[in-house]
Amino acid sequence: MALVESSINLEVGKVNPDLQKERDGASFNPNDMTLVLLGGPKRAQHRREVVRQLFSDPVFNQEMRYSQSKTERYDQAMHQSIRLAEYMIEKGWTDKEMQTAAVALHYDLATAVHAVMFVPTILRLATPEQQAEWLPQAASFKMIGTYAQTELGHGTNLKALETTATYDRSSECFIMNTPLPSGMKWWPGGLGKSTTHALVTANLIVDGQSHGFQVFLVQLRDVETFEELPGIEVGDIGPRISVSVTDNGYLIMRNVKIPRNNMLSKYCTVTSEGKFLRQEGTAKSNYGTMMMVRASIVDLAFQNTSQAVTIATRYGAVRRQSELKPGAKEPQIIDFVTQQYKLIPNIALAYGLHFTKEYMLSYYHQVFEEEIQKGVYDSVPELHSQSCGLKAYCTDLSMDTVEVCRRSCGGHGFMMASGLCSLLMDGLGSVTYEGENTVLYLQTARFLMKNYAAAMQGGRTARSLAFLTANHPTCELLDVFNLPQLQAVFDVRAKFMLECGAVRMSESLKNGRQQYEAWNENSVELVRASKAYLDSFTAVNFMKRVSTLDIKPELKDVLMKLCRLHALHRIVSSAEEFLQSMAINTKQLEDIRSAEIKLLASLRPDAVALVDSFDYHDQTLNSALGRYDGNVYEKMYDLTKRNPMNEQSVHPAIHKYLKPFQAKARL
Ligand SMILES: CCCCCCCCCCCCCCCC(=O)SCCNC(=O)CCNC(=O)[C@H](O)C(C)(C)COP(=O)(O)OP(=O)(O)OC[C@H]1O[C@@H](n2cnc3c(N)ncnc32)[C@H](O)[C@@H]1OP(=O)(O)O
Ligand SMILES: Cc1cc2nc3c(=O)[nH]c(=O)nc-3n(C[C@H](O)[C@H](O)[C@H](O)COP(=O)(O)OP(=O)(O)OC[C@H]3O[C@@H](n4cnc5c(N)ncnc54)[C@H](O)[C@@H]3O)c2cc1C
Repeated sequence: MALVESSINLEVGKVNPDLQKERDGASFNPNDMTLVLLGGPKRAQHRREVVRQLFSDPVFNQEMRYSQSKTERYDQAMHQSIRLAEYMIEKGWTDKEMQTAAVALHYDLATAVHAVMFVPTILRLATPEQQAEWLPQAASFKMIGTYAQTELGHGTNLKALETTATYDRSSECFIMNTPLPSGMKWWPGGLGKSTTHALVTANLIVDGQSHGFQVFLVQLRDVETFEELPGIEVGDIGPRISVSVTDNGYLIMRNVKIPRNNMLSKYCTVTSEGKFLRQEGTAKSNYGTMMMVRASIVDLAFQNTSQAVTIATRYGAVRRQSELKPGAKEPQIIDFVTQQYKLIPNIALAYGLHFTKEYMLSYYHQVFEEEIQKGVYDSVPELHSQSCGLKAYCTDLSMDTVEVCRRSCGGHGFMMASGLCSLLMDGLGSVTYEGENTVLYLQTARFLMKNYAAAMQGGRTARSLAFLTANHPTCELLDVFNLPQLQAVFDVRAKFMLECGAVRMSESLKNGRQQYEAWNENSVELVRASKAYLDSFTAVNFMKRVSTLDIKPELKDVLMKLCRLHALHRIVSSAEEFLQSMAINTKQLEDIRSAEIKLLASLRPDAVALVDSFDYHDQTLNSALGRYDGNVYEKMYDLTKRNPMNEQSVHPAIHKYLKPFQAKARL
């Protein structure tokens, strides 16, 4: 087997000496760490080859992205989608390569929702016959689809969706209708301009009786001309916070007839006589796609976080500013401890999110690919609770991190060329789409409260909630670096927060409140309980995963430091809850704060190597500040020279407005 190269970035010229010094001084080889993160040399090499092939093609060149208008961006996003489809034919790329490419391109493709929702929903909710008919068309882009669930009036409350699919026995068709204005579909990615079809969620009505929301395949546009079909109205919903999330659209259907076979029928079907049948699964089987995408968004949160810390840490090593030692040369800004405090706990978080997404994706696969295939649905409630909670928790933390990193770059962090602004603006969608985060924390809380009640009655709890019945003595944190003791501290605080939520709920109920009133009254506390549980789950998962890794000692050593720092930093971030729960006392909090600062100093020499280990291609980062070679100022000047605003030495607006005014003013 060919030796694995040490970095994804091959064509590196002269490296900035400060960055080189950082690399030379690291305690471990970043390539070794990359192999741990990516699951071994074979996978690392494969990813590198795919990403390099991608960026050697000018179609995928990202350099002028920040100067593009919305229309130009869309043009490139469509071009990229089609080029990837060509790669499937020309280079034999499979879903695996496509997934790697999509991540490297930040999913900035006109057909992103086709890949991440349309096709997976068909795979999960369609019968084998429907799949055989539709998937080949989807693979060849004869059918380009989106997932049209959210309406102008409702996104969260799926029971209130207004679109109807009424079964017409005489024609054996469903008649699709949009009650206006609030029932129009609003937001689906790609719906605006790129798609020929949509998977539309609608209330199924048979003989005047509603059977709840079902999913229907609806053709929107003529596949040859791309013109709207009769009864269909579609368009782009208008400017949004980010230009990169492509053509989100709206859809109105007026008496659109679709064949009976177009209802996705793995779990539910309507016979030709108009009888509604539930085949298998749970009442929430149609919600399966949401669980899958939420699990994948945990991965997206890791990508955003690790890219942000890569950019800000490299820049922190290259940038020299101010005075540290009186009279000495300006220091690298990463030598300021306050700067380290912005960066290093977030590097630790990025590693923590890596292990969280590994857990989430593997648990999702275990439940969907193994248990459900055997007709076992027992884990679905826990998977739903965790995919909701971790999606919310990880995207929230990830967005906080991106903003901290952006600010840590001073003025240059405000430039698109930093790469951090687009990470922030594109990433912001992730706290809303696929379930608004507060709503998702409350779904987790619902599950936690049920389990808490079961635990109190001596019943069984879900496997991730074993701490509810564990007996942790309080104030046992004798050594702030001891992982089992830290784990106990997290568990005690999480259990306490769940208890607070449960006690408040039961007090409200005792005071005569209805269940729904008690829930609303205590929902702030319930969200806190969810966050405490998720904090605990991710920190403990990080500690457990690192402790069991069989890797080189120098890698293990640095990962142990990271998971300790992560735990300590999370405690400091929610100190009042840890104190209130008596998981720690004030003296221990003091010790934790000091230990945190000690760990910063100990991890400082490895900061650059730790972010190099994420192995991002320069074009993925697309950042003048976070370049692998560290030649920041040269790149900023180069980009500025090519900035469209500098194409003409005198802008026409000067001649159009200023000169006529000056001429008049002279009179
Ligand atoms: C591949 C790589 C991708 C990477 C990433 C790339 C990104 C780059 C591209 C950008 C792509 C953007 C793509 C965005 C695409 C959209 O945003 S699509 C639209 C997504 N929409 C949503 O998420 C809507 C949010 N709302 C909901 O999910 C539901 O309404 C809620 C909030 C869960 C509540 O539902 P409900 O039916 O009112 O349920 P509720 O009465 O609260 O609960 C009923 C029971 O069902 C259970 N339940 C609810 N939901 C579920 C479920 N899903 N499963 C199982 N059980 C459930 C509850 O736990 C509860 O159980 P019990 O406690 O009774 O036992
Ligand atoms: C970039 C982007 C891409 C998207 N892509 C798609 C797509 O491809 N397909 C698609 O179908 N949809 C898509 N969506 C829509 C998205 O799924 C919804 O916007 C999302 O589910 C939130 O629903 P909402 O907009 O109705 O928010 P709302 O529910 O109106 O939220 C507004 C506020 O009300 C609060 N709230 C609502 N209900 C509750 C409750 N029960 N308890 C407490 N607080 C509550 C929320 O916390 C929030 O603060 C996309 C959205 C974005 C931003």
